[in-house]
Amino acid sequence: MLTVRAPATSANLGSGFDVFGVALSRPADVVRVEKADRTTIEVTGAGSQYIPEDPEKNTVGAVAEALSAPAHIEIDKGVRPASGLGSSAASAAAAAVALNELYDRGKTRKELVPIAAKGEAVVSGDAHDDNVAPAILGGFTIATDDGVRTVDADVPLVACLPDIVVSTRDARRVVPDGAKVSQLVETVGNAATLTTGMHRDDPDLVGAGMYDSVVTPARAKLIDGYDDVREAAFDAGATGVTISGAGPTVIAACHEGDRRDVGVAMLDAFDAHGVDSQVYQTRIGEGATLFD
Ligand SMILES: Nc1ncnc2c1ncn2[C@@H]1O[C@H](COP(=O)(O)OP(=O)(O)OP(=O)(O)O)[C@@H](O)[C@H]1O
Ligand SMILES: N[C@@H](CCO)C(=O)O
Repeated sequence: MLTVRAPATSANLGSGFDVFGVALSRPADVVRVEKADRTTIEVTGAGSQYIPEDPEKNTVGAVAEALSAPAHIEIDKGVRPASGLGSSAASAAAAAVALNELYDRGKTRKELVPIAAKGEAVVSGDAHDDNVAPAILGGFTIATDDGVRTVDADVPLVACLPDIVVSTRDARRVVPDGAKVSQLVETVGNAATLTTGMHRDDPDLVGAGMYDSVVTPARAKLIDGYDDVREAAFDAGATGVTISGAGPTVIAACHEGDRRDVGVAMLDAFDAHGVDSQVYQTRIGEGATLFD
């Protein structure tokens, strides 16, 4: 039996809608695989009661199919589904790395990205790379139609997951059809600032580049208390705050010494809206890790 740990991920980071992603040092899914005649799936852990074990409906089933690698797959969920923390992608990424090894398919990590993305298509209708790329490769990733570029960045982050469910499918329905040229100019500037910050491990530049006026405001309406949580995080020292993935997690960049205060401020602000939440004091981390 082979075991792979794949991390939670945060896509978009505000200005990089459907392009930017980061691997988080925590939380993570753990996937174990064993050769079998047909694929069977067993799910335990965070939110497992909401995750189908039918291979046609679980992201790992699509990955096993794409690699022609039938297996018994055990998924221990550390990343709650519909969180905005790349829950479905963590399982798909772990399965891709594990099954590639189990069946000796010889694919490189980069070649496994579009294979894991087939799992994402099962749940959201589209094969996005922006969560599976960092889940497999680690660091900060830029996923475009031309492929994936990676930056081995290290920036402290705080992710606050409220007890609200927002599915990616629903959050994509509220994305505006278009944007003004002035918003395009602003977004290019912010995305460039953020990318420079990643190269320099600079939380101030990363935070400044996280602002987005196109997709984030539309999605914020789906997250009770978002505006207050954002403001509270800034007051506590965050350098940038935005929605993680499709939400409802709110993610903040900050300096190392401010992580605790930022986390507490976000928890309290959700609490003031009657919403329970949990905080991960995390940072940009590694991609999927294989254990024997
Ligand atoms: N292995 C899996 N792990 C988690 N969710 C899964 C898995 N397989 C299928 N699903 C389904 O995928 C949906 C959750 O995926 P969704 O993309 O909405 O959330 P997410 O992965 O946490 O968010 P995001 O992509 O915004 O970061 C749920 O309906 C869940 O049942
Ligand atoms: N880029 C995707 C991430 C969620 O899979 C979105 O924001 O809809």
